[in-house]
Order: sequence, then structure tokens, then C-alpha cells
Amino acid sequence: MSESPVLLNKHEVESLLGYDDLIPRLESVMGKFSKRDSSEIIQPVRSVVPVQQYNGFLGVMPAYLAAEGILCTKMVTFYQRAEGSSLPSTQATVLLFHPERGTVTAIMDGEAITAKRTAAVSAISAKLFKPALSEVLCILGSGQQARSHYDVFTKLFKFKEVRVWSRRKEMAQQFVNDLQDPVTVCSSVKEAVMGADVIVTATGASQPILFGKWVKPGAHIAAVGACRPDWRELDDVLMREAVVYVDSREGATAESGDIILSGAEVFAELGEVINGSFPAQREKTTVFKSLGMGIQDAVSAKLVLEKWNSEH
Ligand SMILES: NC(=O)c1ccc[n+]([C@@H]2O[C@H](COP(=O)([O-])OP(=O)(O)OC[C@H]3O[C@@H](n4cnc5c(N)ncnc54)[C@H](O)[C@@H]3O)[C@@H](O)[C@H]2O)c1
Ligand SMILES: O=C(O)[C@@H]1CCCCN1
Repeated sequence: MSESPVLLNKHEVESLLGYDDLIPRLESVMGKFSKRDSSEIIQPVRSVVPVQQYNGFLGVMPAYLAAEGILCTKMVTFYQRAEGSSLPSTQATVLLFHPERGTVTAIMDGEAITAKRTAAVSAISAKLFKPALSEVLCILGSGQQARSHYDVFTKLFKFKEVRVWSRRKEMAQQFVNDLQDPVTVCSSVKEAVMGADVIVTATGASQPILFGKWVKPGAHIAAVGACRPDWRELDDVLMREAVVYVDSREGATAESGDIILSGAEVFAELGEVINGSFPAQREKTTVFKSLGMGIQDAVSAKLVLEKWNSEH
């Protein structure tokens, strides 16, 4: 008789998933992915079903990591919400399967996984690409991704100043009120990014909000929003002047409006830099365009289940 799957809610996943264990696993799996060894990793570009009348999408993100014995799928809905909407824009559930039996071994919240693994991968990009002397961090957006990015970037790096901007200033103020350490609320994107060494864009924008003319030469931009071919966060100047890195070439060329519409060239995948196949051009202005990958969810969910099993 097959055992029932382990069911884990958002609070349980949140408490079981820590960056100290997660970051090395993500570095390893991103490097393996970029080797394109299909006997190791199978991850198709996600399937996305538009829910047009509600400005939403359903994404299905399968991944199989043979060596680690991880068979996983994340189902995620993401919506462009009207300003002031109380509904979350991103919701997700992750299923783990027994690779041999095909049975479901765990069903867990995907929102905490998505928030943490996305920020962790951005932090890996910052480790590789941010200027040697990085004193100012700027975060554009004040939602789930903005908070997870704040948490992991201030955990890993020492910044003299952290700034935040949100399209609704009261939301930026609320974001800051929830934090222990001082963060400057900025009234415009220009004010927030001028002189910043590291910029995180984590908004639901579909038109550019970050313009290359404002960006300090040599800065690093971790851009996690705009995950549709017709959505933008970054303008053409920035996309064409920066050295552009991506999580996956296939995902970026299928889904990134910032890359597709600007005609920017992709220099390398993050995993190719981790493998040493391509250099980290830290001295130049760099953009890491993140779309999100099923393998990131897979290693995150496996880590959560391992931790849960060790405690039960
Ligand atoms: N790269 C990845 O792996 C990944 C993972 C999850 C989410 N995302 C994307 O990141 C973005 C943020 O996700 P989230 O979960 O933090 O969402 P969220 O709804 O929690 O936060 C979105 C933030 O963007 C702001 N915003 C919304 N529309 C805007 C607009 N038109 N202009 C400027 N700001 C706007 C909101 O006010 C809010 O501060 C979304 O585009 C989402 O699809 C990417
Ligand atoms: O990889 C993810 O989880 C997200 C879902 C929302 C759209 C962007 N990618």
C-alpha cells in the first residue's frame, strides 16, 4: 500500500527552507543544467496557459534530476493585479514524485519556495557580478520577491545603504516598517537607482521602469520581473549596453520581453559562469535576467522534504 503524500503548508515550508543549505544546492544544479547532460537533468521550458479575461497565466514547471532522484512539478498562477488589489499575484504548489514508483511523495506550498529560490539565485548572480565595492542596494518593488530579495541580500552582503521604491509609496513605507534595519523609501525610480551598485527589479511592470541612463556604470541588475515576451522592466539602452546573463537561454528567449523586444544578446547562463565556461564580467554593467526554472523548485522542495523527514 503506497504511503500518503506528505502535505506541507506555507508556514511549514518557510520554516524548513533555509538559505544556508539552499544556495549551494542551487549553485550546483544551475551548473549541472548548463552542461546540458540530458542523462542528468530534464527540464523543458515551462508550459504557460493564458487566462486572458483575468490577466492571468497558469504555468506548469516539470523537472527531473536523475542523479538526485528528484521528480518534481510546480504549478504556478501569476496575474497582473490592479493597483490596490489584495489578491497575491503569484501562487504556487509543488508536487514531488517517487521516480521509480511514480507516486506522489509530497505536496507542498510553492509560494515560499518561489520567493526564496528566486532570491537565492539572484544572490548567486550578485556574488558573481556585483562591483567589488558595493555599498548601495536598491530594490524596485515591495511585494513577495522584494522581501525575499531584501532578506537574502542583506544576509549575504554588507551594504551601507538600502533603498526601496514602489509604485505606491505607502506600500514601500509598509515594506520598510516590517523591517528591523533602516531602509530609505524613495519617491521615484530615478532617485532610488542613481548611484546604486546593486539593483533588484521585482515588479509586475509590463513597460520599462528602469532606464539605462540612470544606472551607474559597472552596477549589477538582478531583474526577476517581466516574465512574458511582451512584458518589460528594463529599457533598450540598459539591455543593449549591459552584459546580459540569464538563468536559461531557452527560457529567456521564449519568455523575456526585456531580451526579445530589445534584441539584446545573451552573453551566458549563470550556470556557465559557475562552471567556468564563461567569465563574470564584474567590471562592466551586468544584468541577470531571471525567468525561473523548475529545477530550482525541485532542489528546494527536496531540501524541504529531507528536513521534514529528519524531524519526523
Ligand atoms: N524570475 C522568477 O523566478 C520569478 C519568480 C516569481 C515571480 N516573478 C515575477 O516577479 C514579479 C514580482 O513578483 P511578486 O511575487 O513579488 O509580486 P507581488 O505582487 O508580491 O509584488 C509586485 C510588486 O510590483 C509592483 N507593481 C505591480 N505592477 C506594477 C507596475 N505596472 N509598475 C510598477 N510596479 C508594479 C507592486 O506594487 C508590488 O510592489 C512578477 O512579475 C512575477 O511574475 C519572477
Ligand atoms: O518561476 C517562477 O516560479 C515564476 C512564476 C511567475 C512567472 C515568472 N516565473
